[in-house]
Amino acid sequence: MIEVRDLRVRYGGRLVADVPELDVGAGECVAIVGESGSGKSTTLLSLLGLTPDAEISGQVRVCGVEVLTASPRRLREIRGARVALVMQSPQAALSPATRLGVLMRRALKLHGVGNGSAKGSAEIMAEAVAAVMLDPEILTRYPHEVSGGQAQRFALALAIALGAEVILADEPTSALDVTVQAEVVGVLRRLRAERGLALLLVSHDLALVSTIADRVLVMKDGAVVESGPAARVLAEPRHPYTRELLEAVLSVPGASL
Ligand SMILES: Nc1ncnc2c1ncn2[C@@H]1O[C@H](COP(=O)(O)OP(=O)(O)OP(=O)(O)O)[C@@H](O)[C@H]1O
Repeated sequence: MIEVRDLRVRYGGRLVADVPELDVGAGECVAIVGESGSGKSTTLLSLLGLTPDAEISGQVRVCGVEVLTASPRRLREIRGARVALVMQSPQAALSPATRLGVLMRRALKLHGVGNGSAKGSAEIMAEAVAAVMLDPEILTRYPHEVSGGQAQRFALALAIALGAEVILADEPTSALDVTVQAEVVGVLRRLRAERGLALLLVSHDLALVSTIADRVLVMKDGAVVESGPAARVLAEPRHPYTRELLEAVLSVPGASL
């Protein structure tokens, strides 16, 4: 679903992301970890061609589309529908005066999902909301009437309704409290296992990463300093920077991975 080779992203001549290889297949989860400013979000956004001010080179193929050379029309085929971008605080991106159900119906129409029929759309919406374990009543609410966790699950429901094959999630649980984080992670795991979604997760939360990722890329100052199976990287980190990241987590009283 995602194949990246020799991706280099520069802003004003400064190399901010250098990713030799990144692959995410259907049903897989890969996490990018690293401190603030290490190039994680830039890497994620470049997969949808969303780094307009950057100089960018390499090969980025997402759902069969060569992103770096694709026409705007080809990019629109993957943005929003086949590839969903889930950010830290989805509420900010939701139109405040529009009920969630109306918002979802409009998105379906915009992307030509549900054949434009009210019945088709209603069925798709009901199924998507159930897939993320939300009560259908949520569709009658306005964005400010739902909690952060519900808003994040709604964002995932929207992705499901639009037929997403890939989810790019940038710190999807950082704005949530711990119990709600667990719910969102539970939903992500289900979507991946039951629907074969490919999941690329950007996170500084190594505890989250250890519960969901198959593979991990560790970034520092734009470079990938270590990558490999999550279990190996987290249990036997080879790079001193990965060890530092892990030690920072484990030094918090009561923390474990
Ligand atoms: N549009 C832009 N113009 C110029 N520089 C940018 C732009 N976007 C990002 N950068 C720079 O690129 C570097 C990497 O930023 P990026 O947001 O990818 O890091 P990150 O690892 O995701 O950090 P965080 O966890 O804080 O989001 C930073 O130095 C940032 O200042």
